Amino acid sequence: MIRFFMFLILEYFSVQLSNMKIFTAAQIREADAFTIKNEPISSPQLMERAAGKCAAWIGEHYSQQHPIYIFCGKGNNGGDGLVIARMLQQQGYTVSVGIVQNSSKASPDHILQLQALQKHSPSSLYEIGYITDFPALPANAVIVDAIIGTGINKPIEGWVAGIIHQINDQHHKHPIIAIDMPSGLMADVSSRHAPVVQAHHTLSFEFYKLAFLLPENAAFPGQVHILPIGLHPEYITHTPARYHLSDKEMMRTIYQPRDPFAHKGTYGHALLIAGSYGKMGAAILSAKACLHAGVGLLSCHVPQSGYQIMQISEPCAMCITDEGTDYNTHFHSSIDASSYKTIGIGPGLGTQPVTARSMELLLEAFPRPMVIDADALNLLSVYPYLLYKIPAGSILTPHPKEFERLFGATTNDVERLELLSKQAVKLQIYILLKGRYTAIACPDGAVYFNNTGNPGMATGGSGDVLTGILTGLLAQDYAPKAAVLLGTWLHGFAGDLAAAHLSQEAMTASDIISYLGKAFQEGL
Ligand SMILES: NC(=O)C1=CN([C@@H]2O[C@H](COP(=O)(O)OP(=O)(O)OC[C@H]3O[C@@H](n4cnc5c(N)ncnc54)[C@H](OP(=O)(O)O)[C@@H]3O)[C@@H](O)[C@H]2O)[C@@H](O)CC1
Ligand SMILES: Nc1ncnc2c1ncn2[C@@H]1O[C@H](COP(=O)(O)OP(=O)(O)O)[C@@H](O)[C@H]1O
Ligand SMILES: [K+]
Repeated sequence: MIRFFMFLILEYFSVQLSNMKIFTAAQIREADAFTIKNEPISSPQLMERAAGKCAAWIGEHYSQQHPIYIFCGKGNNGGDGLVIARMLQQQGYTVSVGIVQNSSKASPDHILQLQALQKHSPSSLYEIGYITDFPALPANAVIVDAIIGTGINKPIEGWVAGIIHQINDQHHKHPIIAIDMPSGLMADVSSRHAPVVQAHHTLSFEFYKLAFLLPENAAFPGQVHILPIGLHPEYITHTPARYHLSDKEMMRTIYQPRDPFAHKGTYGHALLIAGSYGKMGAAILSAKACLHAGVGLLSCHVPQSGYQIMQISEPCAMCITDEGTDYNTHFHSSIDASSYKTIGIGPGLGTQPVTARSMELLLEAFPRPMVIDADALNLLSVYPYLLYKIPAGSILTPHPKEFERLFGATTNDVERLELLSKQAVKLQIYILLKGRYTAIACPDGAVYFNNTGNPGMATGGSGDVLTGILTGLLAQDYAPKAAVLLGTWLHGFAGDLAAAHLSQEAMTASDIISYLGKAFQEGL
């Protein structure tokens, strides 16, 4: 009984703590101000609370044997650094605090905290006004970067950039812990080519920042630890966000357990159009993934040379052969819109012009959301007018190269996200841009980042598995948004389980399918 109540309490807090919205720097400032006004709490108290979380984290990870070198800017990020310094000194750490003169005026909270530290331990403080002021660090020093946080207003330049480079020169010698943001990183705009601290850990307050999720920023935040600081829940609940991070709690609300009275018709009949000579593996991976995602019935449309391969590899799938020997060229003729709940098309398909023609006829004949991947996407880039024939609510799953072929090049990742979202709205479809944090753009303009998966999945066939899972979920009557969020999450989670048991190196795309069952059991 006690365990049950403990479980309920933990569930309650995990739901409370799970915060999917990714706010902009401006919204974070509003959340800060709203909390100060409505909790109510004073600004210095909120800073004590936030910095206290960081000091506790540092205390848990580094002993008093480590001298702590904190670099503070003149704003509130620097104010946090000053509070952390005071708290760690009180716990017996040797702390050295360099005040980086990055602005002519200090924020009121910075001034307050500087006075408190001057009273407490003036000898630990020194000013940094030029590159040569950077201190020599003892062997086991830990660096804390509190120069600039979400208040950055332009890329860092001049000698302050020199300080950032000096911190980065220590990357292989000392742990670097960034407070809230690695200094120099801008939360919502591209920081490409700007000097940014390359942290090992970022202790960020309350929310993920968009910048942490962009591939172009991979070198900067290190491991991100989100520290809840009690920003007002009313602001968080009622303020709309464009970007979101998907999480387990969200998946649990999406997942539909199977009906005890179900029969195979209940969970839909999917058609998979995939495979060509030499690429039947892609079709088989998709077919297996679709079946393991719970589809009721699966038919695979394959070229003649793929018939035996498919039948022998996957007895649970039915098989339709194309007129083409090595390529699918006439799959539109096997489309009877009433027979299939959904269609998955693309893995290993090939890009023959005759395949494109069949795809055009298919798009004209089939009215419901489908999954479009791989070579089917490449066909869309060669014949872009086909984009306008895609049924509303369909799911496109490009990797970055396929995305560029489809919609053009961009100069940075923020621009690419804008383009992703714009195209999803324009075409009224879901576009899933694959990567470490796969970005899922919805027809209403919202973008969800997926947080599961690992570099073990950077191996041929992983994307084919995703296509199969998404097709399987659509067939089971999950709405497209539910299917795309749940399918992407399950795919990554199964990949994480595979990596945990087999290693990232040894796992293959087939292993993602093998762990899909465990992902349903342990994840949902
Ligand atoms: N959110 C929350 O709830 C809470 C937030 N808290 C903390 O507050 C932080 C935000 O503080 P903030 O708004 O004072 O801004 P911050 O990051 O210190 O930067 C401003 C300073 O940097 C300077 N500066 C800017 N750009 C520059 C450049 N390119 N190159 C050089 N300098 C540049 C700018 O100078 P200026 O340009 O104005 O002369 C100014 O001095 C946040 O990240 C978190 O740590 C917690 O304490 C409590 C709860
Ligand atoms: N480093 C990574 N972290 C998380 N997921 C990854 C990583 N690398 C690859 N993946 C996932 O693996 C899949 C690879 O898809 P794709 O590039 O289409 O592979 P393929 O064409 O070989 O099937 C995507 O879903 C992607 O999100
Ligand atoms: K910082």
